[in-house]
Amino acid sequence: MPLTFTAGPVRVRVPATSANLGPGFDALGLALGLHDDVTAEVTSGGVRVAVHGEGAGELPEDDRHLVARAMRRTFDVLGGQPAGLALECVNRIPQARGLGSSSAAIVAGVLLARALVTDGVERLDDAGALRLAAEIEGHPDNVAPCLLGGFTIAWTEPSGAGAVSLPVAEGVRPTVFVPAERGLTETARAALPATVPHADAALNAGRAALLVHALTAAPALLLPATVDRLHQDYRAPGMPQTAALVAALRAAGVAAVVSGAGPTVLALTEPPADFAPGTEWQVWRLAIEASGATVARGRLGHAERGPVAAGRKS
Ligand SMILES: Nc1ncnc2c1ncn2[C@@H]1O[C@H](COP(=O)(O)OP(=O)(O)OP(=O)(O)O)[C@@H](O)[C@H]1O
Ligand SMILES: N[C@@H](CCO)C(=O)O
Repeated sequence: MPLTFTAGPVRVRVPATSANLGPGFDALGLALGLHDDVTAEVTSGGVRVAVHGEGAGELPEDDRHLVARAMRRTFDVLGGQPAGLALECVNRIPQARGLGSSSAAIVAGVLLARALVTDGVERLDDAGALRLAAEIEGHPDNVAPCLLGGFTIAWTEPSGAGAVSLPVAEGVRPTVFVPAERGLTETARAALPATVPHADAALNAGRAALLVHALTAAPALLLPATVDRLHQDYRAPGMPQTAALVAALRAAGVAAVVSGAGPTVLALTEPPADFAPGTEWQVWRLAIEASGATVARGRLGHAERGPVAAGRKS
């Protein structure tokens, strides 16, 4: 069946995410109350992208833009390309900081393309959208919470990625410490060794299992549950200030980890009121985004464009 495209714009709201959460490398993730909004419309030719907020003036404004590339890939899977596309991005998620900005852009692209095709959901169901987004990103741990919301466990089979979302216990209180400098996931992955000691793998398996219990039912166990030996120490020389802040928070009893591939730090429990991280960090208390990405028809309203709509608490 040839594709037909819906008339008028569609929009998607995608959350920031924090992957790994300490021991859950490439598997565990959490959706956070800080969002990008992207609107897309089919046009008669070309690709135009308007970027507001994070990445404005830096990101490409044509078919090299990550959302546009994810859309083109998704249209191929759906069975055909529209003549042209116009995109408008209202970005609030800091980019290349370990808060899942690339996954948010990819998930936005997959969901927008699907929403622009009249019978898109019949051609690509939610499980297929997760598999496609994870394939484009290369690993599923940010894509899963971005799509599903909450705390997610993701895995990869030969047939592609799968994920489940679990409700988070009261008492889990995310705070992110965002530095000015950036760090690309690609660079942080290159710092990892090809093999790790068996004892370290065993430790991580136990702590990752404990973390599932701690996040869903027993926040008092978050400090021991967030110990990691698979990635954070190997990456520390490339982000010494991040490693120092994680160590200082943990010494103060706070369940702190490197967020994703860094350099942002995520605390899952509240730092003491007198904890002073230093002026180089932007400190935001964020809600947990329970619902994941949402799609709607029409353009973004004026009131939904501001930073307040992002859900940032402080
Ligand atoms: N909203 C966006 N629109 C277009 N491109 C983006 C967007 N967000 C990120 N990117 C692209 O992805 C790159 C960052 O991806 P990267 O995976 O390194 O970091 P991250 O996703 O922010 O962090 P992490 O994967 O550790 O959580 C940016 O440099 C940019 O090229
Ligand atoms: N699991 C990934 C998350 C960042 O994309 C990593 O740490 O490399």
